[in-house]
Amino acid sequence: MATRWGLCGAGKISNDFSVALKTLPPGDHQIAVVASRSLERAQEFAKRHGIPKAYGSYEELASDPDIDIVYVGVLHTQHWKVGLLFLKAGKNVLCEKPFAMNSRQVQDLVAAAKRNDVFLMEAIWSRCFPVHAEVRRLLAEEAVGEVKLVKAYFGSPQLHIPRSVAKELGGGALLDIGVYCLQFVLMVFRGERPLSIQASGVLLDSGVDESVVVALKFSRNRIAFCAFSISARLPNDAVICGTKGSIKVLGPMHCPTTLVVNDKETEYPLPEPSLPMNFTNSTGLRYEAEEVRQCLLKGLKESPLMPLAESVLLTEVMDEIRKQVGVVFSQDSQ
Ligand SMILES: NC(=O)C1=CN([C@@H]2O[C@H](COP(=O)(O)OP(=O)(O)OC[C@H]3O[C@@H](n4cnc5c(N)ncnc54)[C@H](OP(=O)(O)O)[C@@H]3O)[C@@H](O)[C@H]2O)C=CC1
Ligand SMILES: O=C1OC[C@@H](O)[C@@H](O)[C@@H]1O
Repeated sequence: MATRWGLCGAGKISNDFSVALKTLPPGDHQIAVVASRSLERAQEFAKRHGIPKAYGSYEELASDPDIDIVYVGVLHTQHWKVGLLFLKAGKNVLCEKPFAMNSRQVQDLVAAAKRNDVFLMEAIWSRCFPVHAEVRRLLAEEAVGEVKLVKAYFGSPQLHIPRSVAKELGGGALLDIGVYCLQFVLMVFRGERPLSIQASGVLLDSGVDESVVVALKFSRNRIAFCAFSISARLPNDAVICGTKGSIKVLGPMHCPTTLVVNDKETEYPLPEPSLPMNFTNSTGLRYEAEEVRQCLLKGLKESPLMPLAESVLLTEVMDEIRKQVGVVFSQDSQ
């Protein structure tokens, strides 16, 4: 029986998610419906992607009894509101990153999922990639000795994109792309809360972060360094440095296809898309979709690859970074 998806939002990432699902067996995944604030946009999206149903409201999607899970592909600023709508309606939810605007909103989502006994996952798609699975395997067997330092960079010039620079649209480097660097560090250090966080950043006139650097300390003298920017182009790679060698995830580290272990390079190619896509390596969204399917088939309420407790920690780390660099959203006082 195929997992039946409902898409919330008919925008860019929903397009890519739909195309990525077409690279999976149709007997495993079907997109049953797309919902948009605009019925016309939903209908155009449905026609383009061969989706049988289109709704002009999220509420109709929340009431649809024939879907197994909702994919939330709207702006960060909407994740909390629409996430609660679907969770309270008893729907399983895969919500795009960042989960929400701050840790209080994330905790509300997690509480609603538990209260309604439904599956919830933050769509940190990176963790479902074969490269990240191999990194976790190598770390488990201490392939590079004791890990002492982790570095993760992500620079993506996107000052031309409204949602990247406007505070009311949840703009800034941290929530959009810094989240990938920080999740990687937490993955390497197995979800351990950092002992200290030191951040420094520069802000746009809109009050959101343009570029940020962060140093994090962990137990046993382990440290991590992250740099992310929505103006500068960075190598976008991540390096794990141990006492016996190194593991390098080549850029784009958030959707990687190349891993270098002690100078030995291995490729993990992605399938080609059947329609144009908006973002890099987006057919890799298939991996998180399959992870969700497997979780649902097992009756799990969260994914072991991105546990809800780790999504809360990730957002708490981002809250602290925002506090240090001086970015405040309206959602922080609601
Ligand atoms: N995993 C990944 O690789 C990626 C993840 N993302 C994440 O996906 C989310 C959406 O990003 P993206 O697809 O680029 O965004 P879009 O600009 O394409 O907008 C997505 C949807 O959000 C809703 N929306 C857009 N603008 C507004 C607004 N001003 N007020 C209210 N709703 C609005 C619309 O939904 P509707 O159709 O209902 O009107 C729109 O279709 C973000 O949270 C981003 O972090 C984005 C890119 C890549
Ligand atoms: O998650 C994402 O991938 C990298 C960038 O395109 C960013 O804007 C997007 O949200």
